[in-house]
Amino acid sequence: MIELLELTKRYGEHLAVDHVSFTALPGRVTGFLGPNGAGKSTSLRILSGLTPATTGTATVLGRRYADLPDPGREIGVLLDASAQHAGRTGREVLRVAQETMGLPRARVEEMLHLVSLTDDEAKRRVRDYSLGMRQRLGLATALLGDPAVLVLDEPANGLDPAGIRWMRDLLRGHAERGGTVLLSSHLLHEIEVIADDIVVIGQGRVVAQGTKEELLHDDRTLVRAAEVGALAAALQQAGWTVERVDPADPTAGLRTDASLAVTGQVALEARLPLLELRAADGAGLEEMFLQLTADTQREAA
Ligand SMILES: Nc1ncnc2c1ncn2[C@@H]1O[C@H](COP(=O)(O)OP(=O)(O)OP(=O)(O)O)[C@@H](O)[C@H]1O
Repeated sequence: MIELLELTKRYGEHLAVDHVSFTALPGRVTGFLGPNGAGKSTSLRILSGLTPATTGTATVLGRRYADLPDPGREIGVLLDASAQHAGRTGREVLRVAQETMGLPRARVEEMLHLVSLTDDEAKRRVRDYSLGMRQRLGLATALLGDPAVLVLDEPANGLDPAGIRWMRDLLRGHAERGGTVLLSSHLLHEIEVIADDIVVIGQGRVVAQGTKEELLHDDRTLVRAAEVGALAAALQQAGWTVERVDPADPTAGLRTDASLAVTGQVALEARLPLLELRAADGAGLEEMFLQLTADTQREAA
């Protein structure tokens, strides 16, 4: 289990992490979602003992990282895949970690096999690795001590689609065996497909958290039609609220509080053919996330 309690990090005047509290539970994948600069990496760095918190606490299995008796066997961390020793071969990187942790040598080959780094690749120096290969090696290092808790910062970075699927399956398997997985991403879709629980952070603050079902649930209906203006007018005339999914893009359709059946009926009566009709699940989270991203971009500008 991972617990962040009122975690705060200040860099000079800038509050990078602002009273962040959440729990990542065993048996579940927790997605830590936020736009660039939201404070994800800083929180994970504090959790992994790399940066001190200004106030608040971050604990793994009830202890701060520095107080864990055998951190390598309790928590596997992959924060920056490019931070590995560039002059060593992949196998050497794992050997050094294996010896430091007092693990059997065979574990190195097991991990190379698990992350699908071939013998030829394992002999190459890390400086000659692609980003995807570095991610695989970083994950092998994180898993070496068979820790119950995994903390990964943007693990899908640099992986091809097959690699992303593989990573997803691996993390899901870890959680299904009772492990705790916390991973960050600035991509909503990535988190949506893998996480059981989601924590959304923006400008250092938690803005939403809950199970995926809770956060994605939306009672509204999403409808697309070629004549979107006419459909909006028909729905409004029938007394329903209507809003454009994207005011700049008429093909994105409408969201309405009318049910699926009622929306279909209104369209039929107005003789308007539909292109799509479905529950608006996920729309609320997407809107919130786009808003957060827009706020961040405005600030940067
Ligand atoms: N060492 C530092 N000194 C000063 N400011 C920092 C430092 N590290 C991070 N920050 C600032 O803290 C904020 C949060 O950064 P952080 O790297 O945690 O964001 P993030 O959510 O991981 O973003 P990304 O998705 O881009 O990786 C940013 O405004 C960043 O500039």
